Amino acid sequence: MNLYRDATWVYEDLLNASKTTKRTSGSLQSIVLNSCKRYKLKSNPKHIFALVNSVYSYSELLNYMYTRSKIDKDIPLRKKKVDGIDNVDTKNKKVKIYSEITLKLLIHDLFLSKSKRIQMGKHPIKDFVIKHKTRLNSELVRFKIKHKISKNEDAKNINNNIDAFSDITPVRWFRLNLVKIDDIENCVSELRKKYINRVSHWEEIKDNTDIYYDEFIPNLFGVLPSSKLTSHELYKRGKIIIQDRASCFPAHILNPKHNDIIIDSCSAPGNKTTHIASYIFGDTHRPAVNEKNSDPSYQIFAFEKDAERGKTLAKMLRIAGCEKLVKINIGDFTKLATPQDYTQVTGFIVDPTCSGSGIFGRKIVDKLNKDKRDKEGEEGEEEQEQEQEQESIDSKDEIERKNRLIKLSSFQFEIVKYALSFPNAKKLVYSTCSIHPEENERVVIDLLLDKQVKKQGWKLRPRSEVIPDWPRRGLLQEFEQVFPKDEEATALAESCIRALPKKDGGIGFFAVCFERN
Ligand SMILES: C[S@@+](CC[C@H](N)C(=O)[O-])C[C@H]1O[C@@H](n2cnc3c(N)ncnc32)[C@H](O)[C@@H]1O
Repeated sequence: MNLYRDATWVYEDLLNASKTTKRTSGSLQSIVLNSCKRYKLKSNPKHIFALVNSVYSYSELLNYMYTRSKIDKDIPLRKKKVDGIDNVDTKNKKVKIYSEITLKLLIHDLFLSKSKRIQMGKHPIKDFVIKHKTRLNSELVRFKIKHKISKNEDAKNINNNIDAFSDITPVRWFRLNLVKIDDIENCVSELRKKYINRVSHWEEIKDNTDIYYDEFIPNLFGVLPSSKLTSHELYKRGKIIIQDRASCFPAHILNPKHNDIIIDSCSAPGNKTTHIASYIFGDTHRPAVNEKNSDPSYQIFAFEKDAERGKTLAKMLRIAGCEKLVKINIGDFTKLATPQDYTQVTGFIVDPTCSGSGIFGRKIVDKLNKDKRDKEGEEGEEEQEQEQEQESIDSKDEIERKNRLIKLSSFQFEIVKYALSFPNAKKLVYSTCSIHPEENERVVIDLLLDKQVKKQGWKLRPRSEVIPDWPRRGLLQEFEQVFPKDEEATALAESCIRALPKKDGGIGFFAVCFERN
């Protein structure tokens, strides 16, 4: 029963999110995780996610079965409690003992799950659903006739067209955490016990025993997302870290050495921070002073504005064995870190908040937001009809999207410009998981044209130094519009790196490196 009870809370959260006018952010997975944390749920979040996702994608069919079978009329009633006490005063204050959502979860499992079983022992709610099995089944058959479909799975794509499982990464990428590993060979042979079959391209990963050694990032591997990597001992001991390939580009491009001092300005949850640590402290370079924890002279300073996300950062650092190697600062980087206090800093990773348009698991959330906008659009349309001013919802969407991008890109410009003002910084990698040029090439162009940035001597590090073999580079047309010389525009576009979601094996991404002598 626990799984169904917990999934009910999470599903309610999802529906509530669709009712507010506020924009919902994050992926379905993050909404599920947040709900699990908020309600301190005991069930495995992965199981909850799978159930909620599937129920959501069958919602049209489940609504039909639930309503048409009229089973809600048979749900037993109980007196409503007032302040936790049974309300015995009036006959009318009665409530149904089972919630509609919980019943739909059970109906889903009985008819639409692989096992066709309700996952619980003896329980009155299970008996209730089974008692109505014939009636529910008739409605299932009717629905299929109505929609001219033969298989239950075909009902998934009716109306909402969303299946978050088709919205996941094609490859599970993970890297060796050199902070915790001294013997790389040994670690790889451990992995090979599970992943026995080495393939030569990530697109050839088809089986749970296949493994791909990445050709662009050292010590990065790809396996099938369903291969249960998280139950591997190396993962449990923080020796391997799951991180999308493109998200590994920034630390690799920065390539900090043993004596570098780095600021990660926007660091939670800490993937890039621990990757930086892998470069600085891997290779058995472990500063003795940090191990003793006495007045450590840090080489990595991580800033994070959001206190909650700061807790996740601290946890990730602990798991990766980096807690004594990284100084965490909670607060706004542009306020907390002054250039005169960090004169020793040689390099930066700036990976600020972005639209996230390159990441997966957002289809349901995007659909929720679209539904909200459509609803607002419909309400607004009535008024507009009266005024005879018909503005299309599409252009409204577009305006909202543009306004959001304008805000994000001006924040991104400001935070990078601020980091570029640190007196001894020589390299800075700017990255986003966005596919929009507004947050990528255009931010870079504005920085290159900025008087102060120019005066400080910043240029783009050329392609030959920035993962040269990676084929997908920046959008040339963006640079051509501003830099009339063909060669210059081409060189600038080539300095940038882009990754397309899914097509390039993971999330959509952008990275570029500023440098000066
Ligand atoms: C894209 S995420 C960073 C992901 C991280 N680099 C990683 O690889 O795990 C952006 C983070 O920047 C934080 N942030 C936004 N503005 C900030 C600021 N002014 N100072 C510090 N952190 C900021 C956000 O709260 C968010 O956690």
